[in-house]
Amino acid sequence: MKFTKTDIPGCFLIELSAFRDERGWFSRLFCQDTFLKEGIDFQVRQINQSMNKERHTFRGMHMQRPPFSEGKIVRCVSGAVQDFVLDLRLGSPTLLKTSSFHLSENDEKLLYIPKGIAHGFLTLEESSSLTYLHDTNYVPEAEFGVRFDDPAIDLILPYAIRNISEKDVSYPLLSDFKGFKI
Ligand SMILES: Cc1cn([C@H]2C[C@H](O)[C@@H](COP(=O)(O)OP(=O)(O)O[C@H]3O[C@H](C)C(=O)[C@H](O)[C@H]3O)O2)c(=O)[nH]c1=O
Repeated sequence: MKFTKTDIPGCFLIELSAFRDERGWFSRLFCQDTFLKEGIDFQVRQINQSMNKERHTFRGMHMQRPPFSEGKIVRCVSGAVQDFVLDLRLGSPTLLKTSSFHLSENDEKLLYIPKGIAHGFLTLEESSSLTYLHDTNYVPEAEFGVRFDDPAIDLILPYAIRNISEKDVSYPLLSDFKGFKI
């Protein structure tokens, strides 16, 4: 596994090392010790999957408020997505900044998203699925969301959204948001 810093401190792209032969490939998707060696103590509490039928479906931007903030490891297991992270950490030099990554089933990459960072994605192909490892259990009361088009953030979509939940278009705007203490 090769960890590469991103422009959001604490968020890493991780390249997997696949074992290839004439049958195909085999790859380790997660290793607690390897993450620990990179200074990331990630203990899996929940694993989720998101399947999206159509291209240009948007989910996000989601996180859980403290004290239920969650770290996530995201892998695109089918299709392709433009993945987005949004820094909502109090005092972060990149507070309210977004970063974007192309993830696909063929690029053998993981994205590590630390606590205090909201996550979302726009599908680029039909039948695009993401698997998420979470280090915190789901707590409905702690859900927090940011609208993709909130003027307080700099999220730029490569394509217009064709499919989004009512919940994801209804979050209140972030006006005068100072960040969550993580
Ligand atoms: C996350 C979660 C959700 N749920 C329930 C809550 C809703 O009734 C239903 C769908 O949840 P939600 O609308 O939040 O699903 P997405 O819109 O795909 O949100 C997810 O995708 C974005 C991009 C993320 O990064 C979040 O981890 C995750 O919330 O599953 C559960 O029962 N357990 C869970 O762990």
